[in-house]
Amino acid sequence: MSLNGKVALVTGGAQGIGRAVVQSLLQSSAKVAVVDLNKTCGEESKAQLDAEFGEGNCNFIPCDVSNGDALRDAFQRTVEQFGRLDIVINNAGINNEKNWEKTIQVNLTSVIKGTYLALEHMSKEYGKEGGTIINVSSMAAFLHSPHQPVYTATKHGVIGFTRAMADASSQGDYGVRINVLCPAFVDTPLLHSVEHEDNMGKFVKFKDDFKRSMNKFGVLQPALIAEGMMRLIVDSTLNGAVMKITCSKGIHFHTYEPMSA
Ligand SMILES: NC(=O)C1=CN([C@@H]2O[C@H](COP(=O)(O)OP(=O)(O)OC[C@H]3O[C@@H](n4cnc5c(N)ncnc54)[C@H](O)[C@@H]3O)[C@@H](O)[C@H]2O)C=CC1
Ligand SMILES: CC/C=C\C[C@H](O)[C@H](O)/C=C/C=C/C=C\C=C\C(=O)C/C=C\CCC(=O)O
Repeated sequence: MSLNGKVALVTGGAQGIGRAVVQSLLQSSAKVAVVDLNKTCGEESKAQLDAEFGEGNCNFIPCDVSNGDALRDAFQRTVEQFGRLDIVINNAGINNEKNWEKTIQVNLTSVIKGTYLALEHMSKEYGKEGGTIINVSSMAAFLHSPHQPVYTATKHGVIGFTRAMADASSQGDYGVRINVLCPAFVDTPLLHSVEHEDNMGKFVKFKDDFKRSMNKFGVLQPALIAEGMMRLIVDSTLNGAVMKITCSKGIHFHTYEPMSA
């Protein structure tokens, strides 16, 4: 699939799932802005991607997505450098039950802000050409664990927000498709925070419950999540879709019961 001429912005793109998605976007000839808090990892990653895909295709923008002004600047810098914006992946996320207010800021508030900023740059409402937004949730929104209550709440929130915004986009003729992706366990640095009291606080004592679940359901590789992401990016029929990726069923979609009186 070619995304030649398209420009993407990926939050949390310096490592893990975001890094795999950035790689797939560059393989498809898109230009990519990597927006991430981690300067060391972001700069290392950009150097490797420049070596693989050539300079000028990828930009690293250091930014804490929970800082609204910094996030706005990151969008502005992307458009200034690459001339347009077509694809936004709100992927940055943390797992911190100790500092749970921060978890809400990064995992939910910043996804909402990232979606609104994306619309300012892509929606027909703002005189732009349209585009696509993907918000990253988790299978934790479908199968919760006592180990991460606030993380789970944020991931429920991302699904509800995304589905409502997808309806707003189709009814308001924004020309922007908005979808949500829910991976099960993925082999990234985030997954290793399960053991850390610094992250999990008092809920760390439930880590065996979480690990049992991981052993039961298996652990995915980031490349498969990037494959699902690319499907959401290119399939022009999808809006308000909730994509799940699990070891047992691979890439598939959640279906909702129709409302009955
Ligand atoms: N790894 C897993 O098992 C799963 C992860 N997810 C979700 O996928 C997304 C990506 O997670 P992973 O790649 O696993 O995590 P990761 O920890 O490997 O990578 C996350 C990236 O986001 C960046 N980041 C964190 N806070 C930030 C902030 N405030 N501003 C800017 N960048 C920030 C980090 O520096 C890092 O580069 C998250 O939303 C996570 O909740 C969903 C389901 C499963
Ligand atoms: C400390 C842990 C840190 C990070 C991991 C994240 O919390 C991650 O977001 C959590 C993922 C939780 C996944 C939970 C369930 C996985 C379930 C399955 O794989 C399969 C279950 C059902 C498949 C059928 C269906 O699709 O409905």
